[in-house]
Amino acid sequence: MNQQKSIKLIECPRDAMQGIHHFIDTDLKAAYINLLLQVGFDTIDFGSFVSPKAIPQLKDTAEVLAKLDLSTTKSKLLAIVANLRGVEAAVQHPEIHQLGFPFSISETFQMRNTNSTIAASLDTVKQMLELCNRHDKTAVVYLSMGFGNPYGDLWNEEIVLHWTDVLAGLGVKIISLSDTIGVSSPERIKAILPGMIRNFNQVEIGVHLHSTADTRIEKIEAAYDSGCYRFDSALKGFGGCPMATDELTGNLATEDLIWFLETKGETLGLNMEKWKAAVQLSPQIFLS
Ligand SMILES: CC(C)(COP(=O)([O-])OP(=O)([O-])OC[C@H]1O[C@@H](n2cnc3c(N)ncnc32)[C@H](O)[C@@H]1OP(=O)([O-])[O-])[C@@H](O)C(=O)NCCC(=O)NCCSC(=O)C[C@@](C)(O)CC(=O)[O-]
Repeated sequence: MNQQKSIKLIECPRDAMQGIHHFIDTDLKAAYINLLLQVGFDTIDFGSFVSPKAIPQLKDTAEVLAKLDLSTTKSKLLAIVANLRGVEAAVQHPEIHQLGFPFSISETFQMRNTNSTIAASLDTVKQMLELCNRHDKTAVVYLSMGFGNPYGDLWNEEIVLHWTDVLAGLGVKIISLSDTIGVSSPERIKAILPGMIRNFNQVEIGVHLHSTADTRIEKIEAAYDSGCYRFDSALKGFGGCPMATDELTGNLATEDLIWFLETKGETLGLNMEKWKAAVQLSPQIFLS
């Protein structure tokens, strides 16, 4: 165990489900998330308030929310938003603790994902921060395409640090460095993350890594060794962003993360019976 702070696991059924073509029944979504809420994750990234034309799968996020049993969970709820309208919708729900905004450092991806420029998105982040403050919510900003992009937009470490600095300056308290399409490597993670964590110690810096299965563990290890304690993942590594490329690259698999962190002596305090129940239910959602 080498972390000074306790590990935060963010389970992402939203990311896992958003690219699935067949519509998952609202009750089934809620049943799955209700099991995840009993496992003991720090946060459940459960849905999004975005255009149903862009992400049809999650058009029922408000209905799913109404079916969640929050009476005994210790997990916080996080919802993704991509424009001011989404922010205004999400802040109306007292059950939601955190709003997450995908802020891409690739201009092309920001346009594809949110139909707005990086400059306009920065204004949205400012408005989100204001509304979050007013409604007692926390804003999470994802640095999407944080390890490079497939469109030929300029990427380098200075760009990552520049935007981290800008967002920290605005008062963003949680930034998740995101590998939207799985182009990071342990070397690149180790080159960027320690400096970010060291230089922005007033910000909680997490990772939201997409990856093929063969390189997940080495990326988890690189992030952990860099001092990261906030990890996004999804059961069995399901998921990916359909706005980025035609082919989805899955999330880090939560079971890999649990295995790795336990070998490092981290105490996760998870209810593995509830986790197994979620694993058992998952084929009905992801494989039917
Ligand atoms: C942002 C927009 C809406 C802009 O899209 P736009 O086309 O500019 O929006 P618009 O204002 O012109 O509206 C278009 C239509 O969407 C509706 N609309 C508009 N806004 C909303 C809203 N909030 N809620 C519900 N409906 C909405 C609006 O009513 C209209 O419907 P119509 O009149 O044509 O029937 C669009 O681009 C969008 O929804 N994008 C989806 C973004 C998204 O969810 N991406 C996936 C999640 S982010 C992610 O996966 C990355 C992450 C977080 O995991 C980290 C990483 O890996 O990088």
